[in-house]
Amino acid sequence: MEQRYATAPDQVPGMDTEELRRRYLVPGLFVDDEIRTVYTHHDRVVLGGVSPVSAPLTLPGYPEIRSEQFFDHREAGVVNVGGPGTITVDGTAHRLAHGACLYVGRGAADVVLSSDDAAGDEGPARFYLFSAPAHTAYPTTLVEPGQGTVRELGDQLTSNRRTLNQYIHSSGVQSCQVVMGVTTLHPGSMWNTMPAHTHDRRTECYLYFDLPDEARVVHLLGEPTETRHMVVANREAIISPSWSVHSGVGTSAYSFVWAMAGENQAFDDMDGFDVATMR
Ligand SMILES: O=C(O)C(=O)C[C@H](O)C(=O)CO
Ligand SMILES: [Zn+2]
Repeated sequence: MEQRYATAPDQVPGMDTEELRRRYLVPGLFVDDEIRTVYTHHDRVVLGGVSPVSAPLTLPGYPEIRSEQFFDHREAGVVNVGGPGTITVDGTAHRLAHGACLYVGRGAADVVLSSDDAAGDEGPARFYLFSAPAHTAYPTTLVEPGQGTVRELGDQLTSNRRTLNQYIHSSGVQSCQVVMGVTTLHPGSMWNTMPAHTHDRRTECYLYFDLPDEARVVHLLGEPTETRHMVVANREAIISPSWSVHSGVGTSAYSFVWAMAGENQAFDDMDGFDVATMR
């Protein structure tokens, strides 16, 4: 498990491109037949990529989280950003189509992830995991793609028309900390999360997906008055500390998994600001 220590906003202006990427970009999460994990000390979130191709993969415990099983004191939201797959939690199989989300509650002991047809047209499953510490056990629950609470945001005229699906949230699938969903840009719209915001109560991570191989998202980060950017490819994740803007513009339409953990689960508890004040 890779460790990423927490950073303060006043470190950002002194970072060059390489350091920004090393601290906040998470590339290479999806490698055939591997489980890759990154621990950020921002709100103690673990990001993971699970890519079962030739055989199912079992999520192990890790010394970095000092537990025998991964879910001994944690919960997670998992979104499948690949071909159809199945997550079997303590003997119960949950089938995840592309874009579906499974909440796995604290106490799950045996978690096995597999592709339904790795050689098929849709390819192997690619499971993206966002985990946070949990104080109690909520039921493991599946949400089908496009379900949950749906919000239509933005406008074609400002290139930010998008559909936001809230899957794990205070009025949907229950959790201790994790708030998670998927946002999909409409064709011709390129801007996500603009007007932008921060939320000093929660760390948020984005995983961009369904972005063509040759396309990129220019993702903004840093404090609103001192932003930087990173150029991000398909299936790369970004860690946004509570003080950081998280917004981006693509060279093509795309989707992204957004997920948060921290002080509260209030999705609309955002610190907004006028675009004109950004630097
Ligand atoms: O398109 C959007 O806007 C989003 O998806 C915003 C994220 O959900 C977010 O940043 C929530 O805090
Ligand atoms: Zn946000």
